[in-house]
Amino acid sequence: MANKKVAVITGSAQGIGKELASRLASDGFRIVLSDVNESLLQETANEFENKGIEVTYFVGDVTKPEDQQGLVQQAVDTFGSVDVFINNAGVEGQVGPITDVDPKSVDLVMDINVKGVLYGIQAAAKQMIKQGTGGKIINACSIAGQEGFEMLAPYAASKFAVKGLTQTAAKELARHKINVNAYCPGIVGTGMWERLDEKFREHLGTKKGEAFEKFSEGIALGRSQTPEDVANLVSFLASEDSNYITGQSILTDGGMVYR
Ligand SMILES: NC(=O)C1=CN([C@@H]2O[C@H](COP(=O)(O)OP(=O)(O)OC[C@H]3O[C@@H](n4cnc5c(N)ncnc54)[C@H](O)[C@@H]3O)[C@@H](O)[C@H]2O)C=CC1
Ligand SMILES: CC(=O)C(C)=O
Repeated sequence: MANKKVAVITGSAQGIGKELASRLASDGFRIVLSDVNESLLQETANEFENKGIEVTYFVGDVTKPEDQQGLVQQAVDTFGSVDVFINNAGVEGQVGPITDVDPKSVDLVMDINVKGVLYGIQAAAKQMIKQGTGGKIINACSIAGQEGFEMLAPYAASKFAVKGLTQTAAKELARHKINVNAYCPGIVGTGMWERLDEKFREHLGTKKGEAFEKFSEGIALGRSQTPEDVANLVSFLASEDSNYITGQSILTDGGMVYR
Protein backbone atom coordinates (compact mmCIF):
# COMPACT_ATOMS: atom_id res chain seq x y z
CA MET A 1 0.00 0.00 0.00
CA ALA A 2 1.25 3.52 -0.85
CA ASN A 3 2.49 5.67 2.03
CA LYS A 4 -0.02 8.09 3.48
CA LYS A 5 0.52 11.67 2.30
CA VAL A 6 1.62 14.41 4.67
CA ALA A 7 -0.16 17.75 5.13
CA VAL A 8 1.38 20.71 6.95
CA ILE A 9 -0.93 23.49 8.18
CA THR A 10 0.26 26.79 9.67
CA GLY A 11 -1.90 28.65 12.20
CA SER A 12 -3.60 25.37 13.05
CA ALA A 13 -3.89 25.58 16.85
CA GLN A 14 -7.44 26.92 16.44
CA GLY A 15 -10.03 28.31 14.05
CA ILE A 16 -10.01 27.51 10.35
CA GLY A 17 -6.52 25.94 10.44
CA LYS A 18 -7.51 23.44 13.12
CA GLU A 19 -10.58 22.41 11.12
CA LEU A 20 -8.50 22.06 7.93
CA ALA A 21 -6.12 19.75 9.81
CA SER A 22 -9.00 17.71 11.17
CA ARG A 23 -10.60 17.35 7.73
CA LEU A 24 -7.34 16.38 6.03
CA ALA A 25 -6.77 13.76 8.76
CA SER A 26 -10.20 12.30 7.88
CA ASP A 27 -9.14 12.42 4.21
CA GLY A 28 -6.19 10.15 5.10
CA PHE A 29 -3.29 12.56 5.54
CA ARG A 30 -0.67 12.49 8.27
CA ILE A 31 -0.82 15.89 9.93
CA VAL A 32 1.81 18.44 10.92
CA LEU A 33 0.31 21.23 13.03
CA SER A 34 2.10 24.53 13.53
CA ASP A 35 1.37 27.78 15.33
CA VAL A 36 3.08 30.55 17.24
CA ASN A 37 0.75 29.93 20.21
CA GLU A 38 2.63 27.09 21.92
CA SER A 39 0.19 26.14 24.69
CA LEU A 40 -2.83 26.05 22.40
CA LEU A 41 -0.86 24.14 19.79
CA GLN A 42 0.09 21.48 22.33
CA GLU A 43 -3.55 21.21 23.42
CA THR A 44 -4.70 20.75 19.82
CA ALA A 45 -1.98 18.19 19.12
CA ASN A 46 -3.01 16.22 22.24
CA GLU A 47 -6.64 16.36 21.13
CA PHE A 48 -5.69 14.99 17.69
CA GLU A 49 -3.48 12.26 19.22
CA ASN A 50 -6.33 11.18 21.52
CA LYS A 51 -8.49 10.76 18.42
CA GLY A 52 -5.87 8.40 16.95
CA ILE A 53 -4.68 10.88 14.30
CA GLU A 54 -1.05 10.53 13.14
CA VAL A 55 0.16 13.98 14.12
CA THR A 56 3.24 15.97 15.02
CA TYR A 57 3.58 19.66 15.79
CA PHE A 58 6.09 22.48 15.46
CA VAL A 59 6.03 25.78 17.31
CA GLY A 60 6.89 28.41 14.72
CA ASP A 61 6.41 31.97 13.58
CA VAL A 62 5.56 32.20 9.87
CA THR A 63 7.37 35.54 9.58
CA LYS A 64 10.70 33.77 10.18
CA PRO A 65 12.10 31.87 7.18
CA GLU A 66 14.13 29.67 9.54
CA ASP A 67 10.94 28.59 11.32
CA GLN A 68 9.29 27.70 8.02
CA GLN A 69 12.35 25.58 7.13
CA GLY A 70 12.24 24.04 10.61
CA LEU A 71 8.58 23.18 10.10
CA VAL A 72 9.28 21.43 6.80
CA GLN A 73 12.24 19.60 8.39
CA GLN A 74 10.01 18.42 11.25
CA ALA A 75 7.51 17.02 8.72
CA VAL A 76 10.26 15.22 6.80
CA ASP A 77 11.99 13.88 9.94
CA THR A 78 8.71 12.59 11.39
CA PHE A 79 6.75 11.42 8.36
CA GLY A 80 9.23 11.45 5.44
CA SER A 81 7.71 14.05 3.11
CA VAL A 82 5.65 17.20 2.58
CA ASP A 83 2.84 16.65 0.06
CA VAL A 84 0.44 19.44 0.99
CA PHE A 85 1.48 22.73 2.63
CA ILE A 86 -1.22 25.16 3.77
CA ASN A 87 -0.23 28.76 4.48
CA ASN A 88 -3.20 29.42 6.73
CA ALA A 89 -1.82 31.64 9.52
CA GLY A 90 -3.09 35.21 9.31
CA VAL A 91 -4.11 38.25 11.34
CA GLU A 92 -6.73 40.96 10.81
CA GLY A 93 -4.65 43.90 12.08
CA GLN A 94 -6.06 47.35 12.55
CA VAL A 95 -9.69 48.23 11.85
CA GLY A 96 -10.23 51.86 10.96
CA PRO A 97 -10.30 54.51 8.25
CA ILE A 98 -7.47 54.51 5.75
CA THR A 99 -6.44 58.00 6.92
CA ASP A 100 -5.68 56.58 10.39
CA VAL A 101 -3.74 53.48 9.41
CA ASP A 102 -0.79 53.03 11.73
CA PRO A 103 2.56 52.00 10.17
CA LYS A 104 3.17 49.40 12.89
CA SER A 105 -0.12 47.69 12.08
CA VAL A 106 0.71 47.68 8.36
CA ASP A 107 4.04 46.01 9.13
CA LEU A 108 2.43 43.36 11.34
CA VAL A 109 -0.22 42.43 8.78
CA MET A 110 2.22 42.42 5.87
CA ASP A 111 4.80 40.42 7.84
CA ILE A 112 2.35 37.66 8.80
CA ASN A 113 -0.12 37.59 5.90
CA VAL A 114 2.26 38.30 3.01
CA LYS A 115 5.84 37.47 4.04
CA GLY A 116 4.53 34.49 6.04
CA VAL A 117 2.89 33.07 2.91
CA LEU A 118 5.96 33.81 0.77
CA TYR A 119 8.37 32.09 3.18
CA GLY A 120 5.96 29.15 3.52
CA ILE A 121 5.81 28.77 -0.26
CA GLN A 122 9.63 28.88 -0.43
CA ALA A 123 10.18 26.24 2.25
CA ALA A 124 7.47 23.92 0.91
CA ALA A 125 8.47 24.30 -2.75
CA LYS A 126 12.16 23.54 -2.10
CA GLN A 127 11.22 20.31 -0.32
CA MET A 128 8.61 19.30 -2.93
CA ILE A 129 11.09 19.92 -5.78
CA LYS A 130 13.65 17.76 -3.94
CA GLN A 131 11.08 14.98 -3.51
CA GLY A 132 10.25 15.15 -7.24
CA THR A 133 6.68 13.96 -6.78
CA GLY A 134 4.82 17.26 -7.07
CA GLY A 135 2.58 18.63 -4.36
CA LYS A 136 -0.07 21.14 -3.41
CA ILE A 137 0.54 24.54 -1.84
CA ILE A 138 -2.64 26.19 -0.62
CA ASN A 139 -2.82 29.76 0.68
CA ALA A 140 -5.33 31.64 2.86
CA CYS A 141 -6.80 34.53 0.90
CA SER A 142 -10.22 36.13 1.67
CA ILE A 143 -13.20 37.93 0.18
CA ALA A 144 -11.05 40.92 1.14
CA GLY A 145 -8.46 39.66 -1.36
CA GLN A 146 -11.06 39.96 -4.15
CA GLU A 147 -12.68 43.25 -3.17
CA GLY A 148 -11.48 46.08 -0.89
CA PHE A 149 -13.43 46.26 2.37
CA GLU A 150 -13.93 49.56 4.22
CA MET A 151 -11.95 49.95 7.46
CA LEU A 152 -9.72 46.99 6.57
CA ALA A 153 -7.11 48.61 4.31
CA PRO A 154 -3.94 46.77 5.43
CA TYR A 155 -5.78 43.43 5.65
CA ALA A 156 -7.32 43.80 2.17
CA ALA A 157 -3.95 44.85 0.73
CA SER A 158 -2.30 41.81 2.31
CA LYS A 159 -4.89 39.41 0.88
CA PHE A 160 -4.63 40.94 -2.60
CA ALA A 161 -0.91 40.25 -2.27
CA VAL A 162 -1.66 36.60 -1.43
CA LYS A 163 -3.56 36.37 -4.71
CA GLY A 164 -0.49 37.73 -6.55
CA LEU A 165 1.86 35.33 -4.79
CA THR A 166 -0.48 32.44 -5.59
CA GLN A 167 -0.47 33.25 -9.32
CA THR A 168 3.30 33.80 -9.46
CA ALA A 169 4.16 30.62 -7.54
CA ALA A 170 1.69 28.62 -9.66
CA LYS A 171 3.39 29.74 -12.88
CA GLU A 172 6.91 29.08 -11.57
CA LEU A 173 6.21 25.74 -9.91
CA ALA A 174 3.90 24.14 -12.51
CA ARG A 175 6.86 22.43 -14.23
CA HIS A 176 7.54 20.62 -10.96
CA LYS A 177 3.90 19.42 -10.83
CA ILE A 178 3.26 21.63 -7.82
CA ASN A 179 -0.20 23.21 -7.82
CA VAL A 180 -0.61 26.51 -5.98
CA ASN A 181 -4.11 27.75 -5.17
CA ALA A 182 -5.82 29.84 -2.50
CA TYR A 183 -9.13 29.73 -0.62
CA CYS A 184 -11.10 32.94 -0.12
CA PRO A 185 -13.57 32.53 2.76
CA GLY A 186 -16.25 35.05 3.71
CA ILE A 187 -17.46 35.58 7.28
CA VAL A 188 -16.32 32.71 9.48
CA GLY A 189 -17.08 32.73 13.22
CA THR A 190 -13.59 32.19 14.65
CA GLY A 191 -11.39 34.09 17.09
CA MET A 192 -10.51 36.43 14.22
CA TRP A 193 -14.13 37.58 13.92
CA GLU A 194 -14.48 37.91 17.71
CA ARG A 195 -11.59 40.38 17.57
CA LEU A 196 -12.93 42.09 14.42
CA ASP A 197 -16.34 42.51 16.03
CA GLU A 198 -14.70 44.16 19.04
CA LYS A 199 -12.57 46.43 16.83
CA PHE A 200 -15.55 47.47 14.66
CA ARG A 201 -17.43 48.24 17.89
CA GLU A 202 -14.84 50.85 18.85
CA HIS A 203 -15.31 52.64 15.51
CA LEU A 204 -18.98 52.16 14.71
CA GLY A 205 -20.43 52.11 18.22
CA THR A 206 -22.06 48.76 17.45
CA LYS A 207 -23.10 46.28 20.17
CA LYS A 208 -21.35 42.95 20.77
CA GLY A 209 -22.02 40.66 17.81
CA GLU A 210 -23.63 43.40 15.73
CA ALA A 211 -20.79 43.92 13.24
CA PHE A 212 -20.58 40.16 12.67
CA GLU A 213 -24.37 40.05 12.10
CA LYS A 214 -24.28 43.07 9.77
CA PHE A 215 -21.57 41.47 7.60
CA SER A 216 -23.45 38.16 7.64
CA GLU A 217 -26.67 39.80 6.45
CA GLY A 218 -25.01 40.30 3.07
CA ILE A 219 -24.62 36.55 2.47
CA ALA A 220 -26.96 35.25 -0.25
CA LEU A 221 -27.18 31.74 1.23
CA GLY A 222 -28.49 33.25 4.45
CA ARG A 223 -25.97 32.20 7.09
CA SER A 224 -22.43 32.89 8.22
CA GLN A 225 -19.69 30.44 7.29
CA THR A 226 -18.31 27.59 9.38
CA PRO A 227 -14.69 26.36 9.31
CA GLU A 228 -16.15 23.11 7.90
CA ASP A 229 -17.42 25.04 4.85
CA VAL A 230 -13.85 26.25 4.25
CA ALA A 231 -12.49 22.73 4.78
CA ASN A 232 -14.80 21.38 2.05
CA LEU A 233 -12.96 23.52 -0.51
CA VAL A 234 -9.49 22.96 0.91
CA SER A 235 -10.01 19.19 1.01
CA PHE A 236 -10.70 19.36 -2.73
CA LEU A 237 -7.65 21.56 -3.37
CA ALA A 238 -5.48 19.08 -1.45
CA SER A 239 -6.85 16.11 -3.38
CA GLU A 240 -6.04 14.66 -6.79
CA ASP A 241 -9.43 15.88 -8.04
CA SER A 242 -7.90 19.39 -8.29
CA ASN A 243 -4.81 18.29 -10.26
CA TYR A 244 -5.79 20.44 -13.26
CA ILE A 245 -6.37 23.63 -11.25
CA THR A 246 -3.55 26.02 -10.44
CA GLY A 247 -3.05 29.73 -9.75
CA GLN A 248 -6.63 30.24 -8.64
CA SER A 249 -7.93 32.10 -5.58
CA ILE A 250 -11.32 30.49 -5.12
CA LEU A 251 -14.20 32.14 -3.29
CA THR A 252 -16.15 30.17 -0.70
CA ASP A 253 -18.40 32.79 0.89
CA GLY A 254 -22.04 31.73 0.53
CA GLY A 255 -22.53 34.44 -2.10
CA MET A 256 -21.04 37.78 -1.02
CA VAL A 257 -18.45 38.68 -3.62
CA TYR A 258 -18.99 37.67 -7.25
CA ARG A 259 -16.05 37.21 -9.64
N1 LIG B 1 -12.36 34.16 10.04
C1 LIG B 1 -12.70 34.66 8.85
O1 LIG B 1 -13.84 35.17 8.68
C2 LIG B 1 -11.76 34.62 7.70
C3 LIG B 1 -10.45 34.21 7.81
N2 LIG B 1 -9.63 34.21 6.71
C4 LIG B 1 -8.24 33.80 6.81
O2 LIG B 1 -8.15 32.45 7.27
C5 LIG B 1 -6.96 32.26 8.04
C6 LIG B 1 -7.31 31.68 9.39
O3 LIG B 1 -8.18 32.57 10.06
P1 LIG B 1 -8.94 32.23 11.44
O4 LIG B 1 -8.88 30.80 11.73
O5 LIG B 1 -10.24 32.90 11.34
O6 LIG B 1 -8.02 33.05 12.46
P2 LIG B 1 -7.71 32.75 14.01
O7 LIG B 1 -7.24 34.05 14.58
O8 LIG B 1 -8.88 32.08 14.64
O9 LIG B 1 -6.50 31.71 13.94
C7 LIG B 1 -5.28 32.07 13.35
C8 LIG B 1 -4.14 31.25 13.94
O10 LIG B 1 -2.93 31.74 13.34
C9 LIG B 1 -1.94 31.82 14.36
N3 LIG B 1 -0.91 32.81 14.02
C10 LIG B 1 -1.01 34.17 14.04
N4 LIG B 1 0.16 34.72 13.73
C11 LIG B 1 1.03 33.71 13.51
C12 LIG B 1 2.41 33.66 13.17
N5 LIG B 1 3.15 34.77 13.02
N6 LIG B 1 2.98 32.45 13.00
C13 LIG B 1 2.27 31.31 13.18
N7 LIG B 1 0.96 31.30 13.52
C14 LIG B 1 0.36 32.49 13.69
C15 LIG B 1 -2.70 32.24 15.61
O11 LIG B 1 -1.97 31.94 16.81
C16 LIG B 1 -3.99 31.44 15.46
O12 LIG B 1 -3.90 30.19 16.10
C17 LIG B 1 -6.30 33.66 8.11
O13 LIG B 1 -5.30 33.76 7.14
C18 LIG B 1 -7.44 34.61 7.81
O14 LIG B 1 -6.99 35.84 7.28
C19 LIG B 1 -10.08 34.59 5.48
C20 LIG B 1 -11.36 35.00 5.31
C21 LIG B 1 -12.32 35.04 6.38
C1 LIG C 1 -11.86 38.40 8.08
C2 LIG C 1 -12.01 38.56 6.64
O1 LIG C 1 -11.34 37.93 5.89
C3 LIG C 1 -12.94 39.49 6.12
C4 LIG C 1 -13.62 40.45 6.97
O2 LIG C 1 -13.15 39.51 4.96
